[in-house]
Amino acid sequence: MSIVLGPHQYGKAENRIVRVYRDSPRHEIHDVNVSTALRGAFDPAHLVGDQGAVLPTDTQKQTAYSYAKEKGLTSIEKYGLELGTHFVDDVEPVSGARIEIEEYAWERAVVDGAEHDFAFVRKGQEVRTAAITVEGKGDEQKTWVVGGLKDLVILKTTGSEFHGFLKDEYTVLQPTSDRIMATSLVAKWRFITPTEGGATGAAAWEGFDWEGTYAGIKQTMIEVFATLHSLALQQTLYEMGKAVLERFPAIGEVRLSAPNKHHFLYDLSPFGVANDNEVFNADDRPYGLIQASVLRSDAPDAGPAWDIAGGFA
Ligand SMILES: O=c1[nH]c(=O)c2[nH]c(=O)[nH]c2[nH]1
Repeated sequence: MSIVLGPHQYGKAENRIVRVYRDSPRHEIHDVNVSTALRGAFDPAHLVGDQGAVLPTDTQKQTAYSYAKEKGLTSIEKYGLELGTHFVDDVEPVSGARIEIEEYAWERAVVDGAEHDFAFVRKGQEVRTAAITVEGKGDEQKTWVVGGLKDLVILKTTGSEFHGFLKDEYTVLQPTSDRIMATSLVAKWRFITPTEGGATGAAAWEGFDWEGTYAGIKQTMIEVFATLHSLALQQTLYEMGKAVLERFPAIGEVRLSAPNKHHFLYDLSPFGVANDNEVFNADDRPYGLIQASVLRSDAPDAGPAWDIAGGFA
């Protein structure tokens, strides 16, 4: 038996970068949280404390901020591709990079009925996410892009049933043909990396409509949630993922994670008051947790696309 160093990576986590575009009086803002992780020939740093190959995490931070100006920071997927490919292409000991990004949306303040040029209100809605993985240099380079969102809280007051389930001696749940369905959705979608033209890295995605795709996928999932008469949250998730794949050829797989935010009918009978699906107790825990992946049968191999933070906590 001997003790060996296993997989390792290092980087600067949670760089809070706010990029303001002020080229016109109507400013734009992008508010992000960027984590970098580099993989490569860093064994000596761990084994003997030799930093010769180690690009400091501080340098990674400086690069992340500088790229917000040099390359621009509009679509987080594009920015992540540029940052990730830079580390792998331009820093000799780096053979792979993982860039994880969250974006917090702001909307314009409304003053006298008009959108303000430079005052914003933080949107209480979902957080947009991206995870970019880069492996290998030059012609051998491969990139994987996962877009997504989290904390999208959605609820419908009817159009949801749950019955016909398996029962055993511990089953007390009553079937229902009309219930509230609510969740705080986490969705991630894996893009199919374009291969035409032989371009690799960020160049392979040149001109891709990241913004339109994000808005379209979010809208598609909301529409399915609203319009599908649901027999279970499992069915709703599958149909959401299926609709995204049908409408967006650039997506190969969708992964959905949905806490079932239970709304229990409150018992008003002690007061002699009927409760016809009008008063509920919004329970916060425990919650059912329904998770599903929906993919094209011919989707390219996922490689390390889903390996959030390389499997480290
Ligand atoms: O949509 C649901 N799926 C379940 O698997 C489940 N289990 C449960 O108790 N309630 C629900 N609802």
